[in-house]
Amino acid sequence: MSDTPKDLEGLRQRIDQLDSDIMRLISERAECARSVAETKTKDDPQAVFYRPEREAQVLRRIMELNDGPLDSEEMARLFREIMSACLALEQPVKVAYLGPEGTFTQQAALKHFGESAISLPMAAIDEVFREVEAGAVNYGVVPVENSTEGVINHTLDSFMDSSMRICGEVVLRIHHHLLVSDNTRRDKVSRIYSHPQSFAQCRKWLDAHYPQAERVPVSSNAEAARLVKTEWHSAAIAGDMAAKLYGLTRVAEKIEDRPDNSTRFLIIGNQDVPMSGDDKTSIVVAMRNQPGALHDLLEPFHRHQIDLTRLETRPSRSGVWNYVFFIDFRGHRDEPRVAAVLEEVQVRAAELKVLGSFPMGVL
Ligand SMILES: C=C(O[C@@H]1C=C(C(=O)O)C=C[C@H]1O)C(=O)O
Repeated sequence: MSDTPKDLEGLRQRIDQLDSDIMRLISERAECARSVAETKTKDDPQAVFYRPEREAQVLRRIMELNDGPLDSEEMARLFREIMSACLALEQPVKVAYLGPEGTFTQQAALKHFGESAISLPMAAIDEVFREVEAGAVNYGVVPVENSTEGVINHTLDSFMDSSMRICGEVVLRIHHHLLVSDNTRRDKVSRIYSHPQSFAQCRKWLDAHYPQAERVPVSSNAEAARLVKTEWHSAAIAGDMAAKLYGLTRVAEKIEDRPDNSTRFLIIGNQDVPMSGDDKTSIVVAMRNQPGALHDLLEPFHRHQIDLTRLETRPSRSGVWNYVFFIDFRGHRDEPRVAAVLEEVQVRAAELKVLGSFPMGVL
């Protein structure tokens, strides 16, 4: 038998030894990060400790180096937490997110900054913008698009009135569950609470399984979960964080219509992020209302072979039937090729605002 207690004991001793080694190395790493912070403050008392481009490079390198048995994403998640803890030793990052507590946006914030970040819930997207603008927090996290339901207009519109820049992005797989409380009569569910986006993402499943139940839209999934606690005939559609926060049970898991259902979130701040080696740029452009305007706008991207990743149109705030275009493309504004395109677009556009160049989401 290979699993004799003696073998087991040997293995456990080996694990204890390895844990001591890992701990010593993590402490050494933390000391190093602390020295980096000291060096930064020496040069500039206002220095920002958190460096999105450096963190992206650290995580990408770990994923490249890793050859199992843990998969690379899992390994990167562990390093995400190590970095988060190292940074918190000097100054924990303060992050405002679209709340309340338990929303997918909070999950996205923690995925991006790690569990040592201080995350503060805000009641609305523009409040997240205002909080960052006022300097009350270092960064904000807001949803921008969902793979099933499309763009979150409120976020795009907030950029029109704000000087905030995009410092990063994070993509989260969104799994919805049908949740009930201990008091719920599961066979008598006549009302389901959720956020309109979540209803839309689970429409077919609901039509098939709860065609008669009243669907009541509320301001967030977490709010839906909270309401269920007090009603015996109600259920909620929400994610794991909300379920855990309110102690609800999953009656049906992963009920989203599309298995690849994901949401992209933006990290907003007031920092220009240097190149990380794999970056994206977001701009917003107003064109004069004339024939061929969109073609004129896109032509330089095509000529310089720049890969567009997204194009959204929103009504402009000035004048009826005027539009602005939100464009995302691969590359950083400091790359000569990208700088050349931006210069050309500037000439052709009535208005151009670069919302930011930032590292492609790693995790
Ligand atoms: C240590 C640094 O500062 C912070 C901590 C990092 C880390 O722990 O690896 C990485 C980037 C910064 O957010 C640095 O700039 O290298």
